[in-house]
Order: sequence, then C-alpha cells, then structure tokens
Amino acid sequence: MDFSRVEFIKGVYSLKELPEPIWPEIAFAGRSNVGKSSLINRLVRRRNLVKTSSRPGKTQALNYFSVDERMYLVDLPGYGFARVPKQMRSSWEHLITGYLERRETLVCVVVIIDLRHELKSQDRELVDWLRHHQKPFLPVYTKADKLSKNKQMKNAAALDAALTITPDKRVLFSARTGQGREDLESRLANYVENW
Ligand SMILES: Nc1nc2c(ncn2[C@@H]2O[C@H](COP(=O)(O)OP(=O)(O)OP(=O)(O)O)[C@@H](O)[C@H]2O)c(=O)[nH]1
Ligand SMILES: [Mg+2]
Repeated sequence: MDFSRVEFIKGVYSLKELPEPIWPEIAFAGRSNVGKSSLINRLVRRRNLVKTSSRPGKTQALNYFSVDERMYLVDLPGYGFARVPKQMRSSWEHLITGYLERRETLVCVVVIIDLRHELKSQDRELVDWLRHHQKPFLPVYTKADKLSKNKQMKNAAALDAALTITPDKRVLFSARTGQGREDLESRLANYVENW
C-alpha cells in the first residue's frame, strides 16, 4: 500500500453524495481541532493535502481521498464544536451517524483523542456507540509532541483505563514530529488487506 499515492476525490454533504462503495475505507473521527486533518497529512506525507486550521470547525464535509487506487480515507467533521448553531449540529450528527451506521465498506474508524486531556464525554459516546454497533475502531492519542515522554506514558495509561483497552490497541501519535506514523500506517494497511 503506497500511502503517498493520494488524491482528493470529493467533499460529501449528504448521504446521497457518497461515492460508489468500491473500496474499503477508513474514517477519521474526533473532536473539533483535535488534529484529524493534520494526522491525515502526516500519514500520506503531504504538508497541505488536507486543510487544517487553529480555528475549530474547519472540516465541514466528509472529505474523501483515494489512496493507491485501492482504498478511501475519509476526513470527518469534528464534534463538540459549541459555536456551531444547534440546527447545523444536528444535521452533522445525522450525516455522520448515518454514514457510520450504513457504510458497508467502512473497515475501521480511527478515533483521534488529544493526549493532553482526559477522555471527553463525546469521545466516550462515540466509542460506546462504535462498540454497540460492532464497528472496528482504533484509538489514536495525538499531539504527543506537546508532552514529555514521562507525561505521555502517564496520560496514555489514563486514557487506556478510561477506554478499557490495553496499550497494544492504540497508537501514540504526533502530526508535528511523525511519531507513530509507521505504526498507524501498518495497522491501517492491515485493515484494508483483511477486508
Ligand atoms: N503540536 C501539535 N499540533 C497539532 C498536531 N496535530 C494538529 N495540530 C494543530 O492543531 C490544530 C488543529 O488541527 P486540524 O488538523 O485542523 O484539526 P481537525 O481535527 O481537522 O479540526 P476540524 O477540522 O476543525 O475538526 C492546528 O493548529 C494544527 O497545527 C500535533 O500532533 N502536534
Ligand atoms: Mg479538519
């Protein structure tokens, strides 16, 4: 799998616009501003393929990228962005849950969590929902570069406990330094190859 052979396909604003389900796909979910788009850029080794922003709420569509003409990566809009009007929030929720629930080619949801903080209620809701619906997911703890090695281990252990997972079930990551990129790449390739 060549993750650098990547192309933007389209932004999807309603379930009717989803591309034909011809390839396995991996979706990237997480709170607004947690670093979903930055993680994808690092994964595919492109500085600016996906637009990132220090302002939360940058990604508003399900953005589809093809990789190596064999899979899709899907950058999801973030949740937990309070400044979005209520009505818009519920239409996002509808779009995202509808997508996660029904997309038959979805092989893994990467749940991106900020390593600096405790697990937020919305992260827990998402993970509970994925478990309940038996959707495979992979937690990735990001922004590791902002913490000392010691603090990284400590916070990762706390998140593991909150999610009731063992350390082999998640990836420590930094979009800034590339920490965890290879680990993430090989795990994602595995999901696709076992599809
Ligand atoms: N230090 C550091 N900063 C990061 C990392 N990942 C993302 N950032 C910064 O965090 C901010 C948000 O990053 P994005 O990738 O746009 O976040 P997002 O989750 O796609 O945000 P939305 O699309 O708004 O939901 C940007 O200022 C990034 O530069 C990381 O691993 N380390
Ligand atoms: Mg984004």
